[in-house]
Amino acid sequence: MTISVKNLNFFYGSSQALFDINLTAEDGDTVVLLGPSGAGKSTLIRTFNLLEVPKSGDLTVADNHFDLSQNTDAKKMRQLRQDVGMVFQQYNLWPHFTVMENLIEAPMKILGLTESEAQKEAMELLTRLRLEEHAHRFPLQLSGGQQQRVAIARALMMKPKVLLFDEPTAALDPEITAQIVSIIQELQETGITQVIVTHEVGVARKVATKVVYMEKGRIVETGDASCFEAPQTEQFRQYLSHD
Ligand SMILES: Nc1ncnc2c1ncn2[C@@H]1O[C@H](COP(=O)(O)OP(=O)(O)OP(=O)(O)O)[C@@H](O)[C@H]1O
Repeated sequence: MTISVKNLNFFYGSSQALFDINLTAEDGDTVVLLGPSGAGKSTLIRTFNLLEVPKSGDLTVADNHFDLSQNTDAKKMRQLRQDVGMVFQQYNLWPHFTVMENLIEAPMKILGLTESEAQKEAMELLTRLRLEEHAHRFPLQLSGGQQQRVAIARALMMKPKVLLFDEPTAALDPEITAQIVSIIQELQETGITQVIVTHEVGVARKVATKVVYMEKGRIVETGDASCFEAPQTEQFRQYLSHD
C-alpha cells in the first residue's frame, strides 16, 4: 500500500477542516479528489506530505509512517518530502532561474547529484515532456501549459514514489489540458501513485483508478472509476449531474 490514512483530523486554529478521514491507495493508483469548493480537497492533499500537519490520525505514505498525535520528527519529514512530489496550480517555479536551473537545484542539493549528472537527467525529462527547446528560458517566457510541464518535470527529478497535483489543469485551455492528462496517463504506466485534486470531472474520468468524493471536510463516497457511471450516494450523483 503506498498511501494509508486512518482517522485523520485536521484543524485550522480551532476550526476543524477534515473529519475522520480514511483512505488507501496502491502502487500505480491515480486517486482523484472531487467535491464542491471548501470540501477540504486541497487541505487533504497537503496533509499527504505534511505541508499541513493533522492533529490526529495515522499517515503512511511511501513507507513513511507518522502517528500524528505525536510530534513529527524532522528527519522523517525530510524523507517524506523527498518521496512525495507536489505540483501546484500556480506552478511555483523560481522566476529568476532558467528551466534547467529550476530542475537541477534540488537533486544537486538533496540527492547529491553532480551538476552534469543532474543536467543529463533534466535533459532526458525535458525531452520526454517535449520541453527540450526551452531548457534555457525563464519560466515567465513560457506559456501556462509549458510552465505546468516544467513543474511536473521538476517534481519528477526527485524520483518521487507519490506525486500530488493540486488543480493541475485549472486555467489551462482544452488542448493543454489534454497534454497534461496524457502525461498523467504515461506516468500511470511507470507505477507511480498519483493523487489529483480537480474540479474538472472530464479530467477525473480520464485518469482515475480511484475516486474520493468529499463534502464539508468528510469523505462521502469512495470507489473505483465505475462510480462515475453508478454513484453510490445521492450527494455524488447530484455533483456529477451539475457538471
Ligand atoms: N489557511 C486557512 N485558514 C483557515 N481556514 C482555511 C484555510 N485554508 C482553507 N481553509 C478552510 O478549510 C476548508 C477547506 O478548504 P480547502 O481549500 O481544503 O477546500 P477545497 O475543497 O480544496 O476547496 P476549493 O475547491 O475551493 O479549492 C474551507 O472551509 C476553507 O475555508
